[in-house]
Amino acid sequence: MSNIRYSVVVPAFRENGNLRPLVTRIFGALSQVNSPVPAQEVEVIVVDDNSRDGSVETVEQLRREGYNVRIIVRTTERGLSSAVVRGFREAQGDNMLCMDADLQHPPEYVPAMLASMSPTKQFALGTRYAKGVEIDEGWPLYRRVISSGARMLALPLTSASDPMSGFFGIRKETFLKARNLNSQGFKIALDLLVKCQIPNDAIAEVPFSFGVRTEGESKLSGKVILRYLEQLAELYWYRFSAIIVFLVILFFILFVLMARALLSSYGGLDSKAQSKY
Ligand SMILES: Nc1nc2c(ncn2[C@@H]2O[C@H](COP(=O)(O)OP(=O)(O)O[C@H]3O[C@H](CO)[C@@H](O)[C@H](O)[C@@H]3O)[C@@H](O)[C@H]2O)c(=O)[nH]1
Ligand SMILES: [Mg+2]
Repeated sequence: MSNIRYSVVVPAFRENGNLRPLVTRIFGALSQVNSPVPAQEVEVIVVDDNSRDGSVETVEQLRREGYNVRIIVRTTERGLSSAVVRGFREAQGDNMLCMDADLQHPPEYVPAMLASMSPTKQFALGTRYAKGVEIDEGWPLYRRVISSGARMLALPLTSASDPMSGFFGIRKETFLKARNLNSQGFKIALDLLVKCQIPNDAIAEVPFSFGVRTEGESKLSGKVILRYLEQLAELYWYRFSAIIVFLVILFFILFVLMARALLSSYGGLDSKAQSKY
């Protein structure tokens, strides 16, 4: 029987330069004496979209060195969210974590993130909006603006403080209940929070300081932002369709009643006018 209880899923596209520091730092943090999670119970799964940049060789070398890491190379699919879903499906652990490869989600927070999940805390959320943590000063202004805008638009959907951080964990039992996930774009955490109907008290928020990418490039593009807006529209409909339908019907009934009242008052005037002559 497998002793793996925790799975760390890393979506990666052209991240070869980051994989060695990422994996060694994750297992380094888990091997500290005060780590709440034993390193032997953790696997790391890199989900790569056929980067052909040496990522496969790097992971195989790390594996030979004794790190419990493997790589899934997808050749027919692309995209961050769908890569995460694939990793979660392949995960052996009951507690699953998603983190970026580029070290913006610092590996030193992995033990706390993994340990924060439990039967009562089905969701772990790394948050950059808490006391004592911050977004690195090197993060460009335009990215801060996009991030704040995206966060504000999601406010009616969840009260979680940072559903956009991309650093999150979910228990397998809850993930398996998710239906109709939107695997396009970057915001799979938001989709899971809404569609798995995670109540606020089932979310363990773990403050973390967001780092700066030093190797490779961000894959955020205009297309990704557009996908986010589409996803928001779908989630608003998912969450509020009953209210929207109710309001439309109410408006329609009021409209019909008002129209009838107006017509009958005009009809009343007409008949009075006719009786005069
Ligand atoms: N497999 C795969 N991985 C991808 C793809 N696109 C991006 N990734 C991987 O997903 C991670 C995040 O991608 P970045 O390109 O570094 O995104 P970002 O702009 O830094 O955005 C991140 O931070 C945001 C917080 O501000 C998050 O909102 C966002 O989800 C993401 O985590 C990286 O490990 C990257 O290699 C893809 O098409 N396929
Ligand atoms: Mg990044």
